[in-house]
Amino acid sequence: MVAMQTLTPHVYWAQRHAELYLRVELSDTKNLDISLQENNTLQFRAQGHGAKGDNEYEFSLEFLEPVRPEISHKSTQRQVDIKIRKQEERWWDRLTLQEKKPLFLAPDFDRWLDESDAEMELQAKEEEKINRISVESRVRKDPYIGLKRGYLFMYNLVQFLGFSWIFVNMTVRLFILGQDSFYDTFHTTADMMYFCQMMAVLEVVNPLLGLVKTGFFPAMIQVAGRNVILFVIFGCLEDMQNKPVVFFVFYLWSTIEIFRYPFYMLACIGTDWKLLTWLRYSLWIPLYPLGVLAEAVAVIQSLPIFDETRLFSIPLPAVLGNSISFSYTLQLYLILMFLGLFINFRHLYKQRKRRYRSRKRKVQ
Ligand SMILES: CCCCCCCCCCCCC/C=C/C(=O)SCCNC(=O)CCNC(=O)[C@H](O)C(C)(C)COP(=O)(O)OP(=O)(O)OC[C@H]1O[C@@H](n2cnc3c(N)ncnc32)[C@H](O)[C@@H]1OP(=O)(O)O
Repeated sequence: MVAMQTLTPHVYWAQRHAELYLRVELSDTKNLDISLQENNTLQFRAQGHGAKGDNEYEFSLEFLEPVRPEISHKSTQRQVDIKIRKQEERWWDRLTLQEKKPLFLAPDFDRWLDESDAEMELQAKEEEKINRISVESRVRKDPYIGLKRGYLFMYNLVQFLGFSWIFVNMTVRLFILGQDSFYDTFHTTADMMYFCQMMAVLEVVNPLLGLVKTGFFPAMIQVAGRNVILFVIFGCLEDMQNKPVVFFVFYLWSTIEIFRYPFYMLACIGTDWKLLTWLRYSLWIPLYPLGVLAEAVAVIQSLPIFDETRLFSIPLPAVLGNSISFSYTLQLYLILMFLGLFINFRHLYKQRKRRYRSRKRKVQ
């Protein structure tokens, strides 16, 4: 039997503010003995396969500054990884007390960071920890989160089904009847549109109750704006109900909603489909101005009807004349509509920018 000689393995090192990492190039190690001597020196001894074949290998390193006695290590088929905690968290100029670097020791470039990079890594870890804690505490603080998500999911599902029904109904009729379908859109779809728009009042209530992060004001403009058109202009004037403008208004409303509500449904279960998100945050760019234009046409077409029928006109004392036609209120409303368009267009533009900015940051 040949007696084994004692040799020194290749050792690679790197540090962070709080830790030291050593990688010992020895495979298939046996009889591993790693200890910290009283003079702050690491003693390593093991049998294994290193640069000089199967042998006993050993080395010792006296550290530059005190380290903690607990040493953790992990031996894999290829190497032994050792982790040592520094007594004080600070950056060391070198690893060993002796100034001249031992020949077997070299930097571990796989792990190597200079001081500023290590600080940034530390900062990123801190931020991640703070974020995790704040998310966990938010979740822990709200015992009704499941109930809220369930309610929002159901609300969005019902709206999605309602608007899909309207959209599909109108599309099928358009294919079968062509332009003739423009004239009876109201009679075939109004009930469902009434239902969806009445439900949409919850869209104003939800942000008030803190259930969604939507701004109250944009939601109010949206819901109130549509309800004026649906309930006042179309609902109260029979003469408006068979006009083609109803088709365009309903079609534009339902086109955006068949993408917006499924997007919210997925958000409720923490899922995100790229194409759907893109459609939710892009389709409004052409649809919103077109929708408001169609609504403006409806308002303008209704003015002579209100003048003629005197519906909702405000009675005046005999000396001032008969009454003020509701058409004057609607003319004022026309101005408000374009103001509302501007406010919501800006809001949706910001939401789009925020969504794509935060996604980009997550990818980096
Ligand atoms: C007398 C009355 C006077 C009133 C004056 C009114 C003047 C009116 C003029 C304007 C008329 C408008 C008429 C409308 C016409 C049309 O609709 S035309 C068709 C095209 N339309 C659109 O594209 C608009 C669609 N509508 C919307 O987008 C919204 O209603 C909105 C309020 C305008 C904007 O949505 P908002 O919720 O603020 O943005 P999001 O980014 O989607 O959501 C923010 C976060 O909240 C979460 N969330 C919101 N709702 C829900 C929900 N129901 N369920 C689950 N989650 C929800 C959402 O996921 C976002 O979360 P984060 O991603 O985590 O931020």
